[in-house]
Amino acid sequence: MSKPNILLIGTGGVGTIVAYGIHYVGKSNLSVVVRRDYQKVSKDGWQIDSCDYGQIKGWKPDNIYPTVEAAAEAQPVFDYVIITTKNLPDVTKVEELAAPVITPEKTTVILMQNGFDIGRPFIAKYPKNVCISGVSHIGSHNHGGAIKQTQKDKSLISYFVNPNLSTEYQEAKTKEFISLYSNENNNCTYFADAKWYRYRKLVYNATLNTVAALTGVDTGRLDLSGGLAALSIPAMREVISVAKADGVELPEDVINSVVHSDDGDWFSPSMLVDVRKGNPIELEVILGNLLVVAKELGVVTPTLTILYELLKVVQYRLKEGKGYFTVPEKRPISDKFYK
Ligand SMILES: NC(=O)C1=CN([C@@H]2O[C@H](COP(=O)(O)OP(=O)(O)OC[C@H]3O[C@@H](n4cnc5c(N)ncnc54)[C@H](OP(=O)(O)O)[C@@H]3O)[C@@H](O)[C@H]2O)C=CC1
Ligand SMILES: CC(C)(CO)C(=O)C(=O)O
Repeated sequence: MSKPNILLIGTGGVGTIVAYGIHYVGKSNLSVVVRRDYQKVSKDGWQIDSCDYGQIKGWKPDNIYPTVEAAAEAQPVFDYVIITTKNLPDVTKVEELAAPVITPEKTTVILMQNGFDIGRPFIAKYPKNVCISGVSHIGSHNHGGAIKQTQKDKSLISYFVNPNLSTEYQEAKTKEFISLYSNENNNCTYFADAKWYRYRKLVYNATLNTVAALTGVDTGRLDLSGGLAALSIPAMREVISVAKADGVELPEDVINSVVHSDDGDWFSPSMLVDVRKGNPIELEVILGNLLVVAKELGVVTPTLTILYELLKVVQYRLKEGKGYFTVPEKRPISDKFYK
């Protein structure tokens, strides 16, 4: 039987380690799309310093493409497309980005990204394709083409329920993907309920990432300063309430286990890292989508709402800094009446 064709888009901290794990298993033809580092890695490969795989020098997958369009031109069909970019629908919609390499009714898409309800736009655009959810607990960052992985690659793989496809088919595709990626150095397991697990992850991401990004401190300093108790824990209770109204019961000790997950570490969550780098943050998928569901279900979320509105202003600053838009040199006069 021929090997399946896999394309991975976005070789950052997470994507490069996922790609290397798939290469290590060796059961597929692996291609990747690399943006900024294309010239460098197509010549020299990747330098990887990994707590799972050790020191790897000059690693290359089967094919490296500079764009999604170039991958589509080179290969007619991909069996799997893994997306490991940041999920930033207010900058680039990932379902549009991947469109050239998705064959309807054929390609299975894997969203190995943070965020909530991120399968919804994919299933709307590709109603007959399986969409897999990958929730990663890795700690891995890209420093100018050199990858440093400090926390082990642990991922929970499920499927976003697509009502147009049978449960058996979606489950089989998800397990097939796991068999192409899971190996003795990583910890990649099947988890039946994507929605449950994504709510569970939000208890951390919507409350610690957000407050750390706003205040500029890591989760240890957030605790010592009192910000954890005053802001993040009330926000966690709101996430749990939305989940409950949505039919998802999180464990009683979820707040305690989330808070203690960084014990002993001055840990900077990904949203804080992005703010420090001047990159846009995954605000819409981590908080915006949750607030849409909270509103639909009539759950009040005062802390999360304030965090969201403040972070929208931060996002504005970050996007302007990246040149996504410019403001007029002279501030326009508004005739709006405020009271
Ligand atoms: N890093 C971590 O430890 C963890 C991350 N996550 C989640 O995993 C996901 C990936 O995060 P992470 O690896 O840190 O992100 P990074 O910012 O390190 O990497 C994202 C990569 O995607 C590339 N990319 C973005 N847009 C495109 C495009 N249009 N075409 C090709 N490549 C593109 C970027 O390229 P370029 O270099 O050109 O910008 C970059 O290499 C996120 O959802 C994050 O929240 C979850 C748990 C932990
Ligand atoms: C919870 C954590 C730290 C998992 O790796 C994460 O998702 C993040 O930093 O955004």
